[in-house]
Amino acid sequence: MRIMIVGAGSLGLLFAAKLAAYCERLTVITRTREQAGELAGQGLEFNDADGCQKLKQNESLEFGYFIEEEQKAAVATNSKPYDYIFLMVKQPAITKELVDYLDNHMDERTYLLCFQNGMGHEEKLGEVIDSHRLLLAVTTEGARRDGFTRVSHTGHGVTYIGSMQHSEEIDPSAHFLLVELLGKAGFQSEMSKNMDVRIWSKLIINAVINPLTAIMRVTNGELLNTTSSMSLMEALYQEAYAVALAQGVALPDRLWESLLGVCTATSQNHSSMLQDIENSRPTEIDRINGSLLAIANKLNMKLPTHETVYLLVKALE
Ligand SMILES: NC(=O)C1=CN([C@@H]2O[C@H](COP(=O)(O)OP(=O)(O)OC[C@H]3O[C@@H](n4cnc5c(N)ncnc54)[C@H](OP(=O)(O)O)[C@@H]3O)[C@@H](O)[C@H]2O)C=CC1
Ligand SMILES: CC(C)(CO)C(=O)C(=O)O
Repeated sequence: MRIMIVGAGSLGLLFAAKLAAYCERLTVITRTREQAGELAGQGLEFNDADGCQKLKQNESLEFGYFIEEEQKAAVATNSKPYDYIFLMVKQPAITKELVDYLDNHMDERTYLLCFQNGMGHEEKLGEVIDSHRLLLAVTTEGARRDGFTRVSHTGHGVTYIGSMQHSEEIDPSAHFLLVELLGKAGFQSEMSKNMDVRIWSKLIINAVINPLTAIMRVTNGELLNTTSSMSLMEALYQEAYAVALAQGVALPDRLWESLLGVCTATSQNHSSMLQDIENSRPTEIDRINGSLLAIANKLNMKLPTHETVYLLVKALE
């Protein structure tokens, strides 16, 4: 299979490191020449519970870049199109220029798989990309990038893949090979016909874990250590759950237990929002807690705890 990964951050490098051995061609696209150069020169270092591994650029693994400001891109030319492009950037990075770049690398058999926390990605992408070629993914895998070329797998999770608006049109068998490939690489993955439920479930999990870890500067696991942080988690959870119910979303029965399970499975992880704060980058708070607040506002619902954490993260940004 031929895959392009756009975004060489925590998740992008994790998937690149684990998929490389199983792809006919894997291209990783960074945002800077420097990172692509270091990856090509030094290789990609991957750490997990089994130890450390280094992947060198070779005929099936290559590193390129797309510099939006200069409209400059470099990737080895190759006549065969990609089967999948994995979009692994944060939501604010999905600009018109990036979407055009993605579109230019797709033909009629390429699917774009957008990994997301929060909401609103498919609207931005759908303006250019044909909705039948657009797949969404949510994952509870945990990853942390250290420097340009090193990534650690900080927690195992599940990855769900499907489409938002056209779920009934998605033929899961069409993506059997992708699910099989992800499985071989060590990612538990499933096609889902209920992506709205998956996206809402993940949204709620992120709307609880991410702002609290970013504000308190703790790992996901440390949230479980005190009754005060557990009370905050519960308050955020209850408020978000009420919004989903009011929207008519049939959330899974044991979502609270799943949320606690994510904290345990990724206990050493710095959430993506904490990583953003630590690196002085804009966070995805607008797409996560901000999305919930916007929906609640339309429904005349008040979410005082979400409002507070939203403002605190904005202040930290
Ligand atoms: N980290 C985690 O454990 C998890 C993350 N997620 C979600 O996955 C997505 C990716 O998250 P994560 O990997 O943590 O984010 P990171 O910020 O670590 O990585 C995003 C990467 O995208 C790069 N990028 C930004 N713009 C462009 C562009 N125009 N072209 C190419 N690359 C670009 C950034 O480059 P640069 O570094 O140069 O700024 C960065 O390396 C997010 O939606 C996140 O919410 C979901 C589950 C877990
Ligand atoms: C699953 C979790 C909470 C892992 O840290 C995540 O999605 C994130 O960090 O954004």
